[in-house]
Amino acid sequence: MQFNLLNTDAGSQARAGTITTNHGTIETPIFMPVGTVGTVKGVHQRELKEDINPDIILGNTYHLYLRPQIDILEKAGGLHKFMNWDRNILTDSGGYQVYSLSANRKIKEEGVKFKSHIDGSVHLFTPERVMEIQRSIGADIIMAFDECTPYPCDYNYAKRSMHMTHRWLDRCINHLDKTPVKYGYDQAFFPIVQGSTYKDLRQQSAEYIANSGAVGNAIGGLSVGEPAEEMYAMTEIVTAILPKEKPRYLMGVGTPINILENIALGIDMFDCVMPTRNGRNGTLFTQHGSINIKNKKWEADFSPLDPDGTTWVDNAYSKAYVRHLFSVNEILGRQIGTIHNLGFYMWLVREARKHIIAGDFYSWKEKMVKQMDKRL
Ligand SMILES: Nc1cc(N)c2c(=O)[nH][nH]c(=O)c2c1
Repeated sequence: MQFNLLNTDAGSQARAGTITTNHGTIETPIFMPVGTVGTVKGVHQRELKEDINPDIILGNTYHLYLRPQIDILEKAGGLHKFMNWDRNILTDSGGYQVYSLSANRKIKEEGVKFKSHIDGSVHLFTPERVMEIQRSIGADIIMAFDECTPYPCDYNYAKRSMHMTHRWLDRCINHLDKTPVKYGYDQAFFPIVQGSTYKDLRQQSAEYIANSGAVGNAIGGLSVGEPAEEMYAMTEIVTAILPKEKPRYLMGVGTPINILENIALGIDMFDCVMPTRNGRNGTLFTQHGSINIKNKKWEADFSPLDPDGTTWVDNAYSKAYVRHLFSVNEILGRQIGTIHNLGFYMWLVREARKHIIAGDFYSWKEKMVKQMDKRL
């Protein structure tokens, strides 16, 4: 994996760059649509490419491990072939889903024992096992096995959790060295900064991660219920320490405003279920604020869904028609909402990139944050 920074002027935390892997080039800042179990829910790969055109999508190791299971993915030749996606894929390490989905999980030094949320079967994720699983999935960028420290938590829990994540990171690195790639192309490995919302722990974790010498670095343990100002404060602490010449991935973030504020703090990569999940429930994001398309006010509004939108659906369908689809619970409504929201998120990060390169990102960001912070 190769990362090249385009703008390097000392005065700007915001960065524009390119990441190159065997599955193509990723222009940063980038938003990664979440493709949970090998699909961006409700969107064909053709629409994904033609309408939304992401350089990279995300897959969840926890979900893919449970279904379709690793032996199927190996027989298919990896997730790219299985889902017919020839661009980049990033997989998270499963730690987050075990924390957020599995009711019965036991976190020990060895790893995390959990019950499948599907059939209650018992499984054990260790750093070593998760590296093997991600090798079999075959994503271009894979993540360390960590504990996403719950929020809120007391200082001592956050400290113990952070140190365990660091010990697990060392085990991941040692095991990766002994576990060759399975499909003939390189897989970049990113460690994950933890430390909850404690400044000194975030500094310690950022130093530890920075010293691991990985090709890229991630920031975890945020977007877990903390106030936005806390998220921004922790991001600022960590980006001041992480190496500038390597991409920074802020996991699970966020709203359109969160994304612009964190780009301003030096983040290059984002993922979040917000555009897809909200697209399926009728909350649509636009440059001028968010729309609850299920609201009766749109019942006879025959204007385009989003005249400023960049996807086919934005000017192909009216607000009234899309509201109708949601009111009769038609699948097409959820598909349109998903395509629209993902198209908006991609537009937002691409516009940010243009303004970073043009040198006027901060003034543009301030205008957009005010403009988007409305309910239409
Ligand atoms: N908000 C978050 C979303 C995520 N997918 C993750 C993760 O996968 N690992 N670790 C994390 O801390 C984390 C935080």
